[in-house]
Amino acid sequence: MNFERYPWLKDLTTADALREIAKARRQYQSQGAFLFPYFIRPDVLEKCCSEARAQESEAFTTDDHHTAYLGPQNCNYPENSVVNHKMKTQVASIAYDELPHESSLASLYNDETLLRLISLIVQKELFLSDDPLGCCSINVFRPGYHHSFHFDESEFSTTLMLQDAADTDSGLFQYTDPLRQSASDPALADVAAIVQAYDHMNEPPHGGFHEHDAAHRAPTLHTLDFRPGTLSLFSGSRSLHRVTQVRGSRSRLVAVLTLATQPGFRNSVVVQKLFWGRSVSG
Ligand SMILES: O=C(O)CCC(=O)C(=O)O
Ligand SMILES: [Fe+2]
Repeated sequence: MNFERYPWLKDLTTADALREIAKARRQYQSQGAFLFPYFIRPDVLEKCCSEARAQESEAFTTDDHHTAYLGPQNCNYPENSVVNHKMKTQVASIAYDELPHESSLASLYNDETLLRLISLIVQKELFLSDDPLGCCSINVFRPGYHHSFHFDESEFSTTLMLQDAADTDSGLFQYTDPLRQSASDPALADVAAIVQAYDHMNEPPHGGFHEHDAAHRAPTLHTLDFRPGTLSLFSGSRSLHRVTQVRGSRSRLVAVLTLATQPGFRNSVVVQKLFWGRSVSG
């Protein structure tokens, strides 16, 4: 961690630390995201990047179609509903067990301060994931890859940008303000308006979305100022988001640090196979 930039991280009980944490919490609540630029020192960032680059060609690729809700087709909604609209995603992922033995990224993930910091911001007791593949993995967006609009299943995610796309107008992480408070609220009009307005990678249903209402303005789409070394805390279950198609000569590499609200969390066999092409019980 970068104690030069964030000296208060050395002791999270000081008044300084509590003030910074309260500020982060307010922003995370209202905007769905909070960023720590230069969260790790440049030398550690370089080590994490070299580890990722050494493994990126091995990373298993998911090449799939999913809805914004990542669920199966739902026959309670018409075929042209945004609930049933499938969009293409291509992303590869380096599993935790593919990181080197003394991995700098794994050390960051296992650092108690990180766990306590995020717990304090989201105001929940959190635990490291026990998943042997997904606890701390690296998303690899090779040139041409993109991740279409979706809500995450997990309440929030903690990610660290390691290497951005060579074309810095590509591989962008884009998101809306929080659109819903719980997974039972589909925010249909907003989701249909966003997909209609911004998704040019997938064909909309013939005749438009069932929920399309010309009078309903699409919520604003923000672009996260997500640079190498920046740690992001993001409320992926509330904010609709995507990663735009990567262009240029190098892959976009983003570490995903999974923090769970229950001890002993593991991904399902289905999710392990989807993202890493195999299942490991640990
Ligand atoms: O690579 C990223 O920045 C995050 C991608 C994403 O939305 C996800 O993995 O669910
Ligand atoms: Fe996501």
